[in-house]
Amino acid sequence: MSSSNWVAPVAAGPVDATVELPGSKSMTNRALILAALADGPVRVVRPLRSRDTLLMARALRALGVPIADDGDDWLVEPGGRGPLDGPVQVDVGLAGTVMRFLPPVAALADGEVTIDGDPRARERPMRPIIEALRALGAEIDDGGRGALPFTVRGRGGLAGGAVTIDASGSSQLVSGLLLAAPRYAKGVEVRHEGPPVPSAPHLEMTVRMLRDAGATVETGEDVWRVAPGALRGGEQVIEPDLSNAAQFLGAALVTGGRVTVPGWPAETTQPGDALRGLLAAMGGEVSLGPDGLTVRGTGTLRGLDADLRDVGELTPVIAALAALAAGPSRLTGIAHLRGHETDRLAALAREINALGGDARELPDGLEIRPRPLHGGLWRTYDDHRMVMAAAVLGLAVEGVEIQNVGTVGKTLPDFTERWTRMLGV
Ligand SMILES: O=C(O)C1=C[C@@H](OP(=O)(O)O)[C@@H](O)[C@H](O)C1
Ligand SMILES: C=C(OP(=O)(O)O)C(=O)O
Repeated sequence: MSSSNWVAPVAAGPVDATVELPGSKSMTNRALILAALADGPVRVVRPLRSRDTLLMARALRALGVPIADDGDDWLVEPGGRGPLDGPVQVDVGLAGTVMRFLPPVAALADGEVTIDGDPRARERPMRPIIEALRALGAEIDDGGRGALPFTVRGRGGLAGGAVTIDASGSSQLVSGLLLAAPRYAKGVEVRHEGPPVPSAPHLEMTVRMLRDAGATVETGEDVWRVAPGALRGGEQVIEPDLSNAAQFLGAALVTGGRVTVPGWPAETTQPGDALRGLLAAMGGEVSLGPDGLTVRGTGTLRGLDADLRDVGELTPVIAALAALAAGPSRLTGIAHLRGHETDRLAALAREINALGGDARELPDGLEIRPRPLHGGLWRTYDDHRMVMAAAVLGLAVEGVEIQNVGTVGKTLPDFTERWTRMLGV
């Protein structure tokens, strides 16, 4: 996909489509970490191949973990190897999952691992995980910045133990420590202290995938314990990315049409599953059956008053729907979105308003009142979900020109093709 601008197509009528989605970014990058630390080979079934997951695969390969393509799958064969290799340079791009999940693994390498990413990656919250790793026995040279870039001086293993962190900036700070912990001599106990940790389903995903790989994990209120022990090889089946279903299902609401996403799991830890309730609250008819999840627009698109703390990554598309709704919306609990790919609260308010909308930043969210919108340039700030939000607006508003549409490749490289196919254009 090019890095040029793209005018989002207006829907000619109600959409009527079945949209297959590639694998979950969050599950793919967890599966890769767990596979890299496992005792035996792992087949990652139908992983996502996008910028974020290819960066993770490249980083692990640099550390000496063989990851081979096998049809749609990845075969990871770390089985029985010694410590991971250093020295290496790792590029995390703008991937939160790579910048938070990789350093705890780097501490297990035999040699230096220097980690850096895109300019914006240097601004995303990292201090709590740097300090936690130090408390667990790692040596990290970050020049006192508490941010990328930094070097982890791996010594082939880590003591581990108990640590307290403030993970209110990102759940990934906890997930990263837990995922590598079975390989630490004492495992870890991570305790959170501070304002609430966001993205609870993603923490559940971490715990579930660790347990499925054979780890012993105990959880309590704001405390997680992972015992030291082996991670087993086997199969990691990746579910479709339900967060990336948001814009497609949202199109059913905007156009009064029907969209089905096949392969929707009956039970999942993915936060995208919350779309069922959120889109129903906004006026959609939602049904989960053997064909997948189907959303039908009813001609009514209602505003939404919701706390999105647990499902923050759904915000950009929900905000776009809110800008097209019949009544006002209030989205709260999402102050941590200021530390995402861009400050999403500022970016969404600015860009919705640039199209004639009425969006206002709250300390922890957004207030959006519907107003007639007009076309214009929509800036994306290297944020894949800003592309997806703009495409939703473009269904109903002529001339929404999405800047640098290729940035959507962070999680959905063929987004524009899927979008135009859905629309039949
Ligand atoms: O662990 C994960 O896979 C993720 C956790 C969440 O991060 P935050 O808790 O930083 O919002 C989410 O927004 C991100 O897209 C993926
Ligand atoms: C916040 C997101 O990504 P990351 O994994 O980079 O934090 C996201 O995908 O919405």
